Amino acid sequence: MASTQSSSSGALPVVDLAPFFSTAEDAAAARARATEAVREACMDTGFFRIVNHGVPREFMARVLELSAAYFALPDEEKSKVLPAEGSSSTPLPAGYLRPPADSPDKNEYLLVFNPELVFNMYLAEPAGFRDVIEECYAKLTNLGLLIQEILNECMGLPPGFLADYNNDRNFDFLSLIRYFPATSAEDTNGVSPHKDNTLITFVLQDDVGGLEILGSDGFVSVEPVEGTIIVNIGDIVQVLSNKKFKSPTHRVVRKLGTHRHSLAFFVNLHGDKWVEPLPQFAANVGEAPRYRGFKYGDYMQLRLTNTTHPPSNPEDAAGITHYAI
Ligand SMILES: O=C(O)CCC(=O)C(=O)O
Ligand SMILES: [Fe+2]
Repeated sequence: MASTQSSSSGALPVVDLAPFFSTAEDAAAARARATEAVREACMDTGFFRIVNHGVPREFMARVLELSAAYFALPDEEKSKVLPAEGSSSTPLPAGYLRPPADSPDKNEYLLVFNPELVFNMYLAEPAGFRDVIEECYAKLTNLGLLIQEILNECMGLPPGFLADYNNDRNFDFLSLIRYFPATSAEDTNGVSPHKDNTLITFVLQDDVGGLEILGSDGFVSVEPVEGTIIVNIGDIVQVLSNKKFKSPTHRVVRKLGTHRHSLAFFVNLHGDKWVEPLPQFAANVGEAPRYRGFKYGDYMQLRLTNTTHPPSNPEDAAGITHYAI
C-alpha cells in the first residue's frame, strides 16, 4: 500500500495563461513556454496550478462564499433538491447528495450540469446562487476548451484533434463540495485516494487545505493559493497518451474543527465515445498499447459502483487499471 504520510511541501508547477489572452508580439513565445510547462507537468505528476486564467479572483471567492452559505442551510432544506431516481439524461443525477452512510467519504455535494442543456436543481437560497454558479459553469467550460487546446499541442496531435473528438458538452459537470470537520486524528478521510475518470479536472478551494497528491514518497498536500485554479488531467488523457501523461492519484484529508469547501469541474467525453491509446503514442512509435479500448460511458458506470457500493477495502475500488493490458 502507498504510504499515507503527508508533507506540506507541495509546490505545484505554476502555468501563466496570460499569453493565451494576449495579442502582443512576444505572446507566441510565451505561449510555447507555457505549453511546454504543461507538457512537463502532465508527464511528471499530472497536476499543475494556473494563474491569469481569466476567472477573476473576486468571482472565485464569491462562488466559494455562496457555496458555504448553501451548505450551511438546514439538512431538510438541502434535501429538497435530492435528485429524482432515474430522471436524468446526464451520467449522474443533478442535485444534492451525500455519500451513503457506510462510505468512507465524509462530505456532501451539489452536482450541476450544463445549464444550457439540463434543468438543474436549485433552492431559492442563498440569493444569487443560481446565476453565479451558472456563470461559473460557463467560465470553466471555456477554460476547459483552452486547456484542451494546450493539451492537444503538448500531445503533438493534429490541430483541433481533441476539440473534434470531445465535441459534446453533455457529460461535463460541476460539483460543489463541503467536507465535514474531522472528529479525531483517525477520522480524517474526505475523499478516498482515486484518479479522476475525466479528460481535465479543475479544483477551486477555500483556505482550509486538505487536497493531497500521491508522489513517489507518499501524499503531498496542495496548499491553497487564493485566485489560482488547480488542474489535473484524468484517466482519458492517460489512456489516449498510452500512459505518457499521468492521471494522478489524489485524496482529500479533512481538518479538525473546520469544514472545507471546494469546487471541482470535470471536463468529460460524451458517454458514447470510444477511448483507446492514440496511434501517435502506440503503433506509430512502435509501442504496444497499454490499455484495451472501451466506451467512455461504460467506464463511468464502472466508476459509479464505487459510490453506490463502496468496496470494504478502498484499494479494491474500480479504476482505469480495469482496462490495462
Ligand atoms: O475537493 C477537492 O479538492 C477534490 C475533490 C476530488 O478529488 C474529486 O471530487 O474528484
Ligand atoms: Fe478527484
